[in-house]
Amino acid sequence: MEKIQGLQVYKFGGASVKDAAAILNLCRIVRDFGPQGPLVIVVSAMGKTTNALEEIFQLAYAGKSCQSQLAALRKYHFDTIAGVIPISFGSEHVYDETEALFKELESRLKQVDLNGNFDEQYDQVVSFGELLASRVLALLLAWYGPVHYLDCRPLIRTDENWRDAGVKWPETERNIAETLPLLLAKGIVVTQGFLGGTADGRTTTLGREGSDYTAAILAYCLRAESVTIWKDVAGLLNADPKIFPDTVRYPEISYRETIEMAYYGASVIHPKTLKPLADRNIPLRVKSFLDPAAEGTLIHDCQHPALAPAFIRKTDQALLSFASKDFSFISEENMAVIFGALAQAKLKINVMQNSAISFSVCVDYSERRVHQLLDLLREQFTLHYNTGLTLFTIKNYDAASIARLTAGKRLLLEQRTRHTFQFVCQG
Ligand SMILES: Nc1ncnc2c1ncn2[C@@H]1O[C@H](COP(=O)(O)OP(=O)(O)O)[C@@H](O)[C@H]1O
Ligand SMILES: N[C@@H](CC(=O)OP(=O)(O)O)C(=O)O
Repeated sequence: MEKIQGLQVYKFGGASVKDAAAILNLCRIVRDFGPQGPLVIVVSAMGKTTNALEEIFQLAYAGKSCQSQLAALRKYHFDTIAGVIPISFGSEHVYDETEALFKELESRLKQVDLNGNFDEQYDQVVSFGELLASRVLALLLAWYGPVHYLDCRPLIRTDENWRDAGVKWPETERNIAETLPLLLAKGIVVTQGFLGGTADGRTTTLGREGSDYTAAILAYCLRAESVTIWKDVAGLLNADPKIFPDTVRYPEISYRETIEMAYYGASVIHPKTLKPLADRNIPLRVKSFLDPAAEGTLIHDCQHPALAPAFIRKTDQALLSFASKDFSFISEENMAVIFGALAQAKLKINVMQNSAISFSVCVDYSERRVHQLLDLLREQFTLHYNTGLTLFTIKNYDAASIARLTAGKRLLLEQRTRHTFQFVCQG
């Protein structure tokens, strides 16, 4: 498709729409700091709505009542809207459309089939967070100028890998090229992050915190000039400031460094976000919605001097150790079986290590998935596992940073490459 001159993509996550003040601040950013030219806005669910919807869905799937949790979520949305725009002549439609979405959500929950596919039904329910936020934001932003609400699900075509859907790029690119330029010619386009759709119209989700990825998908397909993700931090820092007290901001950083940080668990950017942008050389800005005039971080194709060591923490890890039952060595054939089972149970390896007769992997813990894995491998292997662990990664480490982070911890697994030091420990 032909490049749309000056097109920018903004992504606002849950924190930027968590309450009325945050939404008003978002509107101010778009009005006062937004581009003069075409703009696509991708928005996530409000605050912690996705967590709330996960809980609601789990209750429904267990055949339990979720009425009180649903009522709380409904109240949270209506209270937030009322904080932005009290119900009055001219604003009823915001309330009516929110009500209609909650009715739809209720009817979805009634259809939950306890014997049906958990992951597929999860997507049909949990997606309502983004549907609600995007609808509300499009209606509120329309007070400032022309806005088009876009349901991205028919455009972002995915496979049926529920909860972690894979994008079908050629179809997606074609759909977006056919639809977006016409809408953008008329005003700002507001759409949902995190969501996609199958060829037969069922909703998929792209993986938790996947709205950043949506911004990258749209930017890639539209050959956008840049993407800005608006966060509650000053930019990409060398550690999560909620965990580490003395962080530094990277003013400029390469795609390669950032993709590695995201992969190891720096949750400020979804790991899938970087590749589409790097493929088309689209710069990514991380900016603070609390200080929109500040510089933030520019992520692009660049060379830079050595960076300050980056510290990344991933909690809720499990360390699984497999040993062959007959004391035979862990061979390539054994590993193929183990990898196959891990893939089938959808357990992603964060670190692995092998010795003569055992093989260990560190994965994000999911009780359901670990039990599925045990069932698959029980006959061939003895499997031990520890849960409640933490995986720490130091990128661009030095002796001082290792000493600082490992002090007082009992390390269960440790691994070092030229630039990266990782260890798993208790707690
Ligand atoms: N290296 C890092 N730099 C900046 N923030 C980080 C980093 N690692 C983790 N974070 C966390 O990411 C948060 C912002 O991302 P996220 O919570 O996904 O925002 P949103 O949901 O609003 O998009 C920050 O509040 C911070 O706690
Ligand atoms: N709402 C989804 C998708 C997302 O990306 O959210 P956020 O941008 O707030 O991290 C989630 O919480 O997983």
